[in-house]
Amino acid sequence: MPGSEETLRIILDNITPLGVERVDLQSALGRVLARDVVAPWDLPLFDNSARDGFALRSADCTGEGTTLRITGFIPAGCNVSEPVLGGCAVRIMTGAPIPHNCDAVVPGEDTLETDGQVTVMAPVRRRQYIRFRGEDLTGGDLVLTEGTVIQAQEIGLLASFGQAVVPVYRKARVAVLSTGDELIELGEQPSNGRIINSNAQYLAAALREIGAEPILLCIGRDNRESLKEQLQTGLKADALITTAGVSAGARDLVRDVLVEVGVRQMLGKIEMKSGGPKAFGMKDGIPVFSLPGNPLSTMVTFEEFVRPGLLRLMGHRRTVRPNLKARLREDIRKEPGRVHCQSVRVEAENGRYMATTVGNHKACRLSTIQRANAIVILPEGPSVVAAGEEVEVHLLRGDLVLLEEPNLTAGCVPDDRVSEEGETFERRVRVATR
Ligand SMILES: Nc1nc2c(c(=O)[nH]1)N[C@H]1C(S)=C(S)[C@@H](COP(=O)(O)OP(=O)(O)OC[C@H]3O[C@@H](n4cnc5c(N)ncnc54)[C@H](O)[C@@H]3O)O[C@H]1N2
Ligand code: MOO
Repeated sequence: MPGSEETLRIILDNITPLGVERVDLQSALGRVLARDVVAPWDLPLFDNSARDGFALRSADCTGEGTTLRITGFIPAGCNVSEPVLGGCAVRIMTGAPIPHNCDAVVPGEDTLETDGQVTVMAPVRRRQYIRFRGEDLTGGDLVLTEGTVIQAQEIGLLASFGQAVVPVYRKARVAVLSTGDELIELGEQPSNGRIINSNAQYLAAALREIGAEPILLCIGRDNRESLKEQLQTGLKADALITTAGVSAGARDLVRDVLVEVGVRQMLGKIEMKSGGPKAFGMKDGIPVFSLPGNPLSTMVTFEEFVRPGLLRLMGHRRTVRPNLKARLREDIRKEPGRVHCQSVRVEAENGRYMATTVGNHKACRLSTIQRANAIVILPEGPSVVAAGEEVEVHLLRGDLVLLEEPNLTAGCVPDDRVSEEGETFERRVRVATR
């Protein structure tokens, strides 16, 4: 029976990136660069001024207090060809090209100006306040390597080289199949026995968060015909996620129908609570993840197993969430012999990370994970992991840094939800979760 790490390895080993497409620069945000980018020209492309001031020849400034005649003005965007004569200077703006025979710029604040003349009040060094051609990057330099995730900084860099179209790995179109006779769609009225298909909405949002394109299929009902029809539709996408219908119930048919439609299963049962993929298979290069139906288990399983797999499908190299060691603030009870994944709140305290439980972790409870910023991995063996023990946590959200900011407690307001059973986490934590 594979452990959770081995399960993730099997998933990642079976998935290879989708093909490459060329998109306009802004659409490349968040995508993975599919080719190396080489500088087509020098950056900067010409010597230019780093200050608003005067361009001159340093040899003309024999001592402090040298006075030069102002013979011109070079604003940014202007093209200069005239040399500057001996004993002269030209007014120049930041970013403007330097006349070819000047070798220094003096900032305006280091000069005195009277009657068309400028007196230099500070010592002048050769090359001062000039940004030289190619000092940032030289034409032919490797600018970005294949596999880089394109963020705003990369967009700026690519734009400065005129790259209006960028080769990136394809976005994954991911079909989501929720199964169960009890499910109704968002917008319908829940009644006794019928519940809203919230998993599909969660998955659609979680897929968008990682830059994938969700395709929500019709709800699969608990009979072979309905499941077969929806699975076949789902297999036209780049990846398929199913939820529910995979445990021991008389109507848990998903596993059987997956085999019927030709999905080759790559995993056995995984002993993990909550969640863990109930099945993972491949058909013609399309990964198929079968998730448990309980909403919290769906979320934990997506985070721990599906998200890394889909990131790899879209060309990402770093697919796993940041992984930290934290100390438990209180004892956590668990079932011996199974790895447990639970949502927790991690805070930095005196240079250490502390993990606090955020409520009951029953797999059907959605309120718990919403307060968490991490998933704790509790080891297989013991029935209790004691307060103070070091555990592995996987960060879910980027707000850990916010928790370290001073005066975090200043904006605290009481919150009645905190009095729920078993909750010991501190009030101030909630400020950052809003
Ligand atoms: N005899 C056994 N029963 C169960 C076992 C077991 O080992 N033996 N495992 C339990 C655990 S743990 C889980 S998790 C579930 C997994 O079952 P399924 O994945 O087949 O899911 P269902 O039973 O159909 O549903 C579970 C639960 O989740 C609700 N659900 C389902 N789909 C959605 C959805 N799209 N949106 C919101 N909520 C959903 C469903 O109504 C059920 O309450 O099995 C346990 N039982
Ligand atoms: O394994 Mo279930 O997936 O605990 O919630």
